[in-house]
Amino acid sequence: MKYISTRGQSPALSFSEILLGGLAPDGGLYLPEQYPQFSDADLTAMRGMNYRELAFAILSRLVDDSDIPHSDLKAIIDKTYRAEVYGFARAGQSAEDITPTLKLEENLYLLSLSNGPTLAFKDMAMQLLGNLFEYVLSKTGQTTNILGATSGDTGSAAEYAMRGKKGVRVFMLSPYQKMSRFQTAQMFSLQDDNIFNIAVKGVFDDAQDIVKAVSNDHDFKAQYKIGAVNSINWGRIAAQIVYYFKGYLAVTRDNKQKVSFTVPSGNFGNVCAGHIARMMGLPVEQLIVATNENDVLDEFFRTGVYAPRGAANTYHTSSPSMDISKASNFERFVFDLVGQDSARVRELWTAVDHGGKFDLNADGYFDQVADFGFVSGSSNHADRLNTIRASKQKYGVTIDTHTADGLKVALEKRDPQVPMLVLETALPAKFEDAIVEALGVAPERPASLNGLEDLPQRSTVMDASVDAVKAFIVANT
Ligand SMILES: Cc1ncc(COP(=O)(O)O)c(C=O)c1O
Ligand SMILES: N[C@@H](CCOP(=O)(O)O)C(=O)O
Repeated sequence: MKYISTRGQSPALSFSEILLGGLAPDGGLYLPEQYPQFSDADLTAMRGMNYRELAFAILSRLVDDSDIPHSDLKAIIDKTYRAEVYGFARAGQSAEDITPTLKLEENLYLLSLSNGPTLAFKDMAMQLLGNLFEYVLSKTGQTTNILGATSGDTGSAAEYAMRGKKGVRVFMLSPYQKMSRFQTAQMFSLQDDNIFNIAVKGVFDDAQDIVKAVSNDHDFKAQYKIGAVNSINWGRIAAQIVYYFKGYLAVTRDNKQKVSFTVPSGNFGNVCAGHIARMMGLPVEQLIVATNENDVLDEFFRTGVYAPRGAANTYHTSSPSMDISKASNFERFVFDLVGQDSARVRELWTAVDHGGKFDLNADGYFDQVADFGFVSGSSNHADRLNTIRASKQKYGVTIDTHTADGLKVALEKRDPQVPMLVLETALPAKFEDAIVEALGVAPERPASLNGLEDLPQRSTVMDASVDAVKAFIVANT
């Protein structure tokens, strides 16, 4: 399997050749040349599989044996997806399931993706990436300096996956004072020598822009061996495809049944993995994109206009990990929507990269969005508190603020005849203040994380400047 850029001006490369990097040299995002297809017989064979077997069945179709020997790939998957790693399952759920489903009512489920070490869905891909990076680096004797941007969850997941790993340094940019207390403590309390936290005076998109600018400086990228862990990295998306299959198989009995997914969305990485699972043959009815007040994506799916916003119009909300107004992975979906016409993608993103917008109505592409199953909705602070209360009262389940955005939109948009899986993208312990506001009591947290916020913290505060970040990397390598 080779990977091509959405912008069509980079050479096709193998999985391991793109594994450490982020953007393609032409500024685009990598996608497989063709999506592998999973037939009815394949789905039937998957029905008895555990998470590790399922992950191997899918990822071995995305990684050639000649690139990473499948025996090695299998060993890396087996080492990653263990109950001990994803052990924060709710009472009554089995950690062995890795991503257990929780039935709320008839045809309505939570797909629990946040039972890993940092209590968010990012651990699903990041733990695998940590092990894959270590494997590839030790084979080639290389080192890497990972540069990432986080609104709260990617950062901690990456740092927990990479801390202490030989040959890896992590430079993680986060928006200064905009993460929850728990998220901040999770990252800034790490004292490992290979972890550098940089708090950027700005919003998440400023941090993400810096990561992309550094990635587009090819000389700097090569000299300082800059790697990526954000969802611009194909490895992240590949690993996230697996749990859509797992969720589907958990709530259906035969392959004629379809299911829908609701995905709390910001950078469009998670729902993009769902889109690709559907393109690979997973029987998906709706893919519902749920946003918070930062509703650029909802606006697109309602109107056909994609208009990323600047920092002044990006709100700080109580689902802060979704405070994103420029959705990196949206380019991957638009590439498919425009019939994989990379020249068209280049035109569209020339506008976006210069602070502009685009409208897909005129050339008829917006009419085709529904064929891909996409639907959207948004939620605000009052909605999310009400949904957290309703979930507790009706189902006895405390959900986090991002999952609440998802559940709110799922209830509005779903077809009650079709099983709906709402992706649980974080555990409530990460957003204690909002949960206390909604329920009057603090959410449960794993005993091992008691007192997290009291640990000593370290980070470097910096202006949102590409040069300042580059200088920091140079000084610390
Ligand atoms: C808890 C949580 N929910 C939802 C999202 C949105 O996911 P995505 O950026 O893949 O759309 C994020 C951040 O990415 C997150 O951390
Ligand atoms: N919500 C994310 C933002 C980065 O998203 P990514 O999926 O592109 O890494 C976060 O929590 O950091």
